[in-house]
Amino acid sequence: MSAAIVNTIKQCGYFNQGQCLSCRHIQQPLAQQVAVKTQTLQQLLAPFIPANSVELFLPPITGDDSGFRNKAKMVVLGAAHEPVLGIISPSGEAVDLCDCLLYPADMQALLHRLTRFVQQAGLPPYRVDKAKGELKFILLTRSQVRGEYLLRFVLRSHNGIERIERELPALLAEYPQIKVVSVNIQPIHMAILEGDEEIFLTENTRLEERFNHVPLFIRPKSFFQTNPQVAAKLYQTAREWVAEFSPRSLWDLFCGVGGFGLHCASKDITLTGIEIEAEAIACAQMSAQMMGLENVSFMALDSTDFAKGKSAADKPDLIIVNPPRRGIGEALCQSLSEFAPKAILYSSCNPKTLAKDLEHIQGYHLTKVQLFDLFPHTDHFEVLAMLVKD
Ligand SMILES: C[S@@+](CC[C@H](N)C(=O)[O-])C[C@H]1O[C@@H](n2cnc3c(N)ncnc32)[C@H](O)[C@@H]1O
Ligand code: SF4
Repeated sequence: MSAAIVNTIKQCGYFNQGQCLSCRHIQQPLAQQVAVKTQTLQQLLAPFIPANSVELFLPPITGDDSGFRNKAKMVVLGAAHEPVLGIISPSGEAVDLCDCLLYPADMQALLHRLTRFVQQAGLPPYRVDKAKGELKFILLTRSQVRGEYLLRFVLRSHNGIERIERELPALLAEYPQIKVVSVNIQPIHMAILEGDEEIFLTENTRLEERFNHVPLFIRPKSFFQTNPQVAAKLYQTAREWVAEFSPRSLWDLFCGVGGFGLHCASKDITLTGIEIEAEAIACAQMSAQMMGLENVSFMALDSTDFAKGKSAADKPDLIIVNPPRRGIGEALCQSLSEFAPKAILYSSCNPKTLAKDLEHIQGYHLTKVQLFDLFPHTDHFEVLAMLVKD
């Protein structure tokens, strides 16, 4: 890696030198990036917006342009005596990204310490070209509430575990804020990030986070928002929009660890959360327990299957959906249209699939749309859209 890298957020040296191109728009001011995103969103949703109703688009919500990211996915490169945590550049060189300014300063410092950890442990980085070595990735997640960490080592086999265990006490003594450490075994010679087997090296298995006083938990394999500052505003907005309908019953589909549902829940609301990943459901259940919520049921199921198994008599007052990039799909759109709740709150990370789904949700109209800039410097963003029964 070149020594003289100018690393300010508007001048990311890695980007300028073509070493990391992840932030395509980093050279544009954030306000300009958001203006372009807003235009894209308005164009995609134009078919669903009645004439003269642009006021339906509320002002976009933005956050910091650096230090906002809580998760680092580092490829481990180089050699055991000289490891590099980062990425392979487009030209094929190993690039150390410990100083990437998307991470808070304390996280950057810990990434440097982890580079030394790998060296001291003598863990050979996995070489994709030779199918040799042990350590594939280091995954680090930070909680904003207390600046604590979940640290994961992705290994090819069990061989490296002993070396990690040998060095771990010194690391944990120096960094008591590392609360959860695990090893994931990914034996397949492919660029997939993680395997099925997770071995915890600490007693703690989940990291506590807190958004707007709502306790949430981060587990190795459960989805968690990567921009806590803007995600907290997203959940808070959802809470306010939902409250306007005073629902007595609520479904949170694709609920993950429960962020939306738990923000909107109260002792008087019956909440049902549905999510495919069992570990995320266990986290949501723990949060509900901590909040003293009793009328809550979180289940590990496919959202479309869950909805298909329900009759119109079971319909809740309001349904929240927050699907992956592919959207909710035609079958679920049809079920939602048939249930006909008072309102549907759709949080989407892909406005193209949102627009497609809106074509298939019958009997509803948009009343509010807001853009949340969860992914600065990229083309991506989150949209919160409120649909009300005609
Ligand atoms: C964009 S994330 C949203 C998670 C959560 N709502 C939040 O705020 O963090 C989408 C979630 O949908 C889950 N998921 C994917 N396919 C699913 C399916 N068919 N049924 C239910 N959940 C699914 C994923 O595991 C992931 O947790
Ligand atoms: S991810 Fe980090 S290093 Fe890469 S372009 Fe963005 S700011 Fe620069």
